[in-house]
Amino acid sequence: SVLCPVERCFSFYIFIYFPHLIFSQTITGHAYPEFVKIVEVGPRDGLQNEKEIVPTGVKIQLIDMLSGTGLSVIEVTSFVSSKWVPQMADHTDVLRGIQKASNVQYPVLTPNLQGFQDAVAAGATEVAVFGSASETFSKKNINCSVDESMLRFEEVINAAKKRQIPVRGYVSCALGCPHEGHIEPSKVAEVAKRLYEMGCYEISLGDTIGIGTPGSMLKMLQRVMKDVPINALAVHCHDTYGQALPNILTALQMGVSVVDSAVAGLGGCPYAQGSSGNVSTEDVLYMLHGMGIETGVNIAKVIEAGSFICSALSRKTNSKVAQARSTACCDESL
Ligand SMILES: CC(C)(COP(=O)([O-])OP(=O)([O-])OC[C@H]1O[C@@H](n2cnc3c(N)ncnc32)[C@H](O)[C@@H]1OP(=O)([O-])[O-])[C@@H](O)C(=O)NCCC(=O)NCCSC(=O)C[C@@](C)(O)CC(=O)[O-]
Repeated sequence: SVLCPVERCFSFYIFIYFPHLIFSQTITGHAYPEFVKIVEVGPRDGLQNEKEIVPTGVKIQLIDMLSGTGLSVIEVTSFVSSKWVPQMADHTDVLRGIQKASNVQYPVLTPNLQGFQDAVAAGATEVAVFGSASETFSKKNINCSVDESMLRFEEVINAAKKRQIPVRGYVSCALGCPHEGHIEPSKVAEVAKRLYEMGCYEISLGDTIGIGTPGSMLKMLQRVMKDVPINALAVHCHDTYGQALPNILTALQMGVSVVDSAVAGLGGCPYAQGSSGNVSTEDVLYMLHGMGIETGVNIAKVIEAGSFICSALSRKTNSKVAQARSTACCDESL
């Protein structure tokens, strides 16, 4: 674009005296998506690691409260082995017990055909398969190698196609593995591409242990984007190192417009020792809305749902926004 003399003079002044501002202008000059879809994973990822079994009624009430917030996707449970994850043993009762809103999708995790068949019998209309970019994590999480997992997922995806059930795909350890440490972005890209080509409509890249930084997120996404279209990618950040929001911001700058998060920052993976909860939905919403990005979600209602589950678990929320809002000094209109 052509600059007028005043703008030219101003740019020259900025360039000479404040070169860092030129840089930050470049960073903030990224085109952010106008709308971001939030995938709420609290009832599944958030609760799967709870030591005490959460009563089914509490899970149902949480999901029903979340259904009234404007969220369009709520991952509700997992059809996995109850020997492996006892907390998800009530999957059928949860899926059958919730009040399904017509404008909300309620995906469930299905690691294999058995899980898929059980999920369909319980009324699932969307499922997710979950793979890993780390061989060791794959074995510890789903008891098979990455290649074996792809064969299982192919069976699930083919069965889902016959019933026109959409399948989401996860790639765990996208920014690091609790057992193998650094994971090459090319390995993440390979697994993401295989899932996408098999028919997953969206691939969620999981920072399972919350170890990533904006630098590693950038490198990983740059590589994955060569193999999977950006509009089919989501990010799933845990907040162990307090990097989740900057990592999400980086992903938004790269064009990602789907973000997974958990109400009250609940969670942690049972097969990733020491990893903390997901980034909290409240904090993600606060950041997005503050940037003028639409989500369609009412933050106050999400805070209410967070406060409900935290009191049911006798726990303090992990959401900084919910913590701030609970003090009298914070203006709710902000
Ligand atoms: C995948 C399996 C089932 C393989 O477990 P396996 O033991 O290898 O399975 P198997 O095929 O050898 O069968 C052994 C027994 O399990 C049963 N079985 C077999 N499949 C099922 C099923 N679907 N549901 C219920 N039961 C099942 C099967 O019927 C049999 O029962 P038995 O004859 O001994 O009585 C097991 O490893 C498992 O359940 N793993 C759970 C993993 C899990 O839920 N992890 C947490 C979610 S992933 C995550 O949190 C990461 C994510 C997604 O959030 C993203 C991120 O942050 O990175």
